Amino acid sequence: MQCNDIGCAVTRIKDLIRQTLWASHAKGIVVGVSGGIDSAVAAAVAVKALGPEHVFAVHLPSSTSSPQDQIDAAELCETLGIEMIIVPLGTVVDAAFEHPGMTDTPLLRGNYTARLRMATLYNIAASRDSLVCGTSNKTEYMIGYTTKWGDSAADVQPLLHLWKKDVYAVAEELGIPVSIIKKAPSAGFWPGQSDERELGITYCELDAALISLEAHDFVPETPLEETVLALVKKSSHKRTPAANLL
Ligand SMILES: Nc1ncnc2c1ncn2[C@@H]1O[C@H](COP(=O)(O)OP(=O)(O)OC[C@H]2O[C@@H]([n+]3cccc(C(=O)O)c3)[C@H](O)[C@@H]2O)[C@@H](O)[C@H]1O
Ligand SMILES: Nc1ncnc2c1ncn2[C@@H]1O[C@H](COP(=O)(O)OP(=O)(O)OP(=O)(O)O)[C@@H](O)[C@H]1O
Ligand SMILES: [Mg+2]
Repeated sequence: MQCNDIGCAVTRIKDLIRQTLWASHAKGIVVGVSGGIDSAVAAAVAVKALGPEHVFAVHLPSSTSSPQDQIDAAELCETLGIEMIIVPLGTVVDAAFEHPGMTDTPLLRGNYTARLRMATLYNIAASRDSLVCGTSNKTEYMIGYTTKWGDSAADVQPLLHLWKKDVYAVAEELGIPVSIIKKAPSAGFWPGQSDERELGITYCELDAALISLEAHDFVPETPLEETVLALVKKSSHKRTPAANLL
């Protein structure tokens, strides 16, 4: 964060959201609310910036989603005073993967679902003259722990400059329900999936390694930093436009 305190960080984010909406003449913002911490904080800062009537939440469960996530998403939206609709994607995803041309693994199905969520949010946002709010943080962005053109795609990215630990700090500041703060981060690609288990590194370790790498011109000083640097390099295509001759 480039602010010394959380209040200043929230003010900068509110300004970004307001300016983006003002410049685009959009009426509001649409957020995919999963029941996890990143989307909870994105929705909460959007409410701070625009007021609840300009923030619309969409919960998009698939067949691998946890029912608790839907309960938590609904509780969050009630607390924030924003409308939430539920668009179930399980049937559409299951039908697509019945085709012999599709390869079905938990990862490929998860990435497909993430891109379908993005397509669904863009449909809803367009019909409401609204923008799609991204929820990515700097930690997952730097290591490419997102689905390319899926959850990574949005019109405004209010949390992209925040390390995961800063997302938690903003969550505490904004009174996000404890059930969401305490929940293990997960993409929900398969039952019981956990980001930290899949990566084999905790967010605390990732934040520390990335902060140290940034401070030392991306020259690794520990074996963990070498591992994290490899993730940063391997995912650079997710942070740049598609290869082109323009
Ligand atoms: N060098 C390169 N230059 C240009 N393009 C390149 C490329 N290497 C791969 N690609 C393209 O990228 C594709 C692979 O990227 P992608 O489809 O994203 O797939 P991939 O990176 O393999 O998987 C996404 C990862 O993000 C995690 N994730 C996703 C969504 C949400 C969350 C969460 O935390 O909630 C986590 C998920 O668990 C998984 O570990 C390839 O199929 C190819 O099309
Ligand atoms: N079931 C879902 N309904 C609506 N949106 C979803 C759903 N699953 C994922 N998304 C969208 O994809 C984004 C990326 O998922 P990710 O798991 O990284 O974030 P999160 O669930 O908000 O936080 P975390 O899992 O780290 O606690 C979410 O923030 C949300 O915008
Ligand atoms: Mg999640």
